[in-house]
Amino acid sequence: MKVAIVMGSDSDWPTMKAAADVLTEFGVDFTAQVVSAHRMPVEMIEFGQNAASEGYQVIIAGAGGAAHLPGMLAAVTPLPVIGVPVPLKHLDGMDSLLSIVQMPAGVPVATVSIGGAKNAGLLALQILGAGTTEEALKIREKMVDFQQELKQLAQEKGKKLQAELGK
Ligand SMILES: Nc1c(C(=O)O)ncn1[C@@H]1O[C@H](COP(=O)(O)O)[C@@H](O)[C@H]1O
Repeated sequence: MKVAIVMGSDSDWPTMKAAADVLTEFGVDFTAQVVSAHRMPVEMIEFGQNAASEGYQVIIAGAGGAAHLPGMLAAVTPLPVIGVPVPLKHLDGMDSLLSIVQMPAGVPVATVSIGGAKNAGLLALQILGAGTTEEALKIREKMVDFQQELKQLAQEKGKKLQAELGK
């Protein structure tokens, strides 16, 4: 099982790293590379067209500003594409969010929040975990553990607040 993490520039990596981290935590194989629709369009199309036969199952694509990368990849691959709007200095990532989320019917991109690369990684894991293979089952079990830990963290936060309030 393999996830492709692609981004328009290496300057996106500090944001995109959170997707890589959660995939590592779950023990899922991934590659991370720069693929730009604007700056290397031919190579980008090639990457998208070959992704499935290369053995990838999900693509996570992050880009900032006029973020065409996720949508253009979705146009040339049958794989699910998860888009991550990367915030830049101007416009706070709203530009990127709107570029990625407003896809025409027929070409879906599963868009996460601005800078939401961790959720992109988790969504990729949930897609992989929805299968019926042993590998998928393992991911699903780990996801259940992850969600259990999340619940405990939320409960601790509640207790902390009550303690602060003296209740
Ligand atoms: N949005 C895109 C695309 C694309 O969509 O193809 N290629 C690069 N970029 C974005 O340009 C921003 C600035 O890039 P530089 O830091 O290299 O100047 C990055 O956030 C990148 O994702």
